[in-house]
Amino acid sequence: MSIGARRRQRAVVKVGSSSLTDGAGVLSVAKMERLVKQIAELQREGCWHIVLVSSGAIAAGLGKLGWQRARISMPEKQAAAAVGQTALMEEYERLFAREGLHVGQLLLTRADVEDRKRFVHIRNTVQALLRHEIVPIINENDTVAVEEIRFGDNDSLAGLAALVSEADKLVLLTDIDGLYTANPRTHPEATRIDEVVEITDEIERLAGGVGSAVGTGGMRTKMTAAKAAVQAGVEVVIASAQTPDVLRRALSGEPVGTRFLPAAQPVSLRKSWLMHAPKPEGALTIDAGAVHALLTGGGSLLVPGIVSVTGDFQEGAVILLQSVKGDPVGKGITSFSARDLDDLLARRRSGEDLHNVHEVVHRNDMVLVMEANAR
Ligand SMILES: Nc1ncnc2c1ncn2[C@@H]1O[C@H](COP(=O)(O)OP(=O)(O)O)[C@@H](O)[C@H]1O
Ligand SMILES: N[C@@H](CCC(=O)OP(=O)(O)O)C(=O)O
Repeated sequence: MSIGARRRQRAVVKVGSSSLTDGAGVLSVAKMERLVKQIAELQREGCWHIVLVSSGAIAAGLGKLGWQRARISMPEKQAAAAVGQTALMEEYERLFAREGLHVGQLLLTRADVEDRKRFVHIRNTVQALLRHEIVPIINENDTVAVEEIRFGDNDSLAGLAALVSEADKLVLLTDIDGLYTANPRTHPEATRIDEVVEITDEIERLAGGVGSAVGTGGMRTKMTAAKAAVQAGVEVVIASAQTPDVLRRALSGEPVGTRFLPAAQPVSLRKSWLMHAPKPEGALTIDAGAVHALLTGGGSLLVPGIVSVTGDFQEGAVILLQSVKGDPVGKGITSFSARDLDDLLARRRSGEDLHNVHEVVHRNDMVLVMEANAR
């Protein structure tokens, strides 16, 4: 993503629990220190600003309290995160201070990123932190994130953090040096894929689940993150946190892991947000003529193209656009509530000409599946 000559390049670096803990699942200060030194060095050299997405709160809490992950409930995990997050940040603060850098903590839930206003506020805060050479450290706000609003894994959060931060690159550091043809833990013959030009269904099928007791999501959630980022024009690298000088090498294009090329025709930040952040509050089923007009004509969605309305949403809500067969066509922000749309559809059925009614979803407030997949 480039906005003229506005700034230093920006990278979001995500480090997973598996890369911050030792064999017993306890927070490893030595691993944190290695990461902090790399970030500080890059930041000092003046080419990169780094936004860190760090897991590790639950692991740190479990270690401190002597609790075992397998034996505790979700509220206890959240309690462990409450204890561990302060320990994690205290350690980061100490390590970055030694490098002469301040850190700032952002604890986010899915709901924060789904809400357009909050998304913009978070973006402004990240920009202000970076302007002042402060390293933003993002984690999920585990203590308030109940299942419905949970990311759960930090990969999906990192994908959205790349959008929030207007990043040029996203580096996902984990306990393995990239995406393999199968999970090497169960398929030792698997080989690493060095470059992915397009995240096809076939590529997604290669990605399996977690590799350790502390990780969440495995490669699958890394694919979700990578998809959101590359569509917005952000290059993604999956690499091992153990590889020496991994950050510099990943950012300078060395083959240290799997590189996912950014889309040649990226969608705008706003459209990427629309595609990946908010869950739709309802759906509009649109007829074949409207599908064709949206896909080929680049127009807005008008009342005559709507067949039916699903859900109870307000004006300004994010809704799914689907064909009569139920295939997703795109997502958009509606100018009418579900109730108003039902009224309009009733008026149309009674023969009223509604071609002059305001667009239901304006072209600028819409992202089509086809657009998001374009290379
Ligand atoms: N196709 C694959 N290629 C590489 N690793 C895979 C693949 N499928 C599943 N994995 C697993 O994903 C794990 C990394 O994800 P995860 O355990 O969630 O770590 P993190 O805490 O860093 O997010 C690896 O240890 C590996 O076992
Ligand atoms: N927010 C959680 C991270 C969840 C998690 O395990 O994510 P990850 O290690 O990236 O698979 C924590 O700080 O413990």
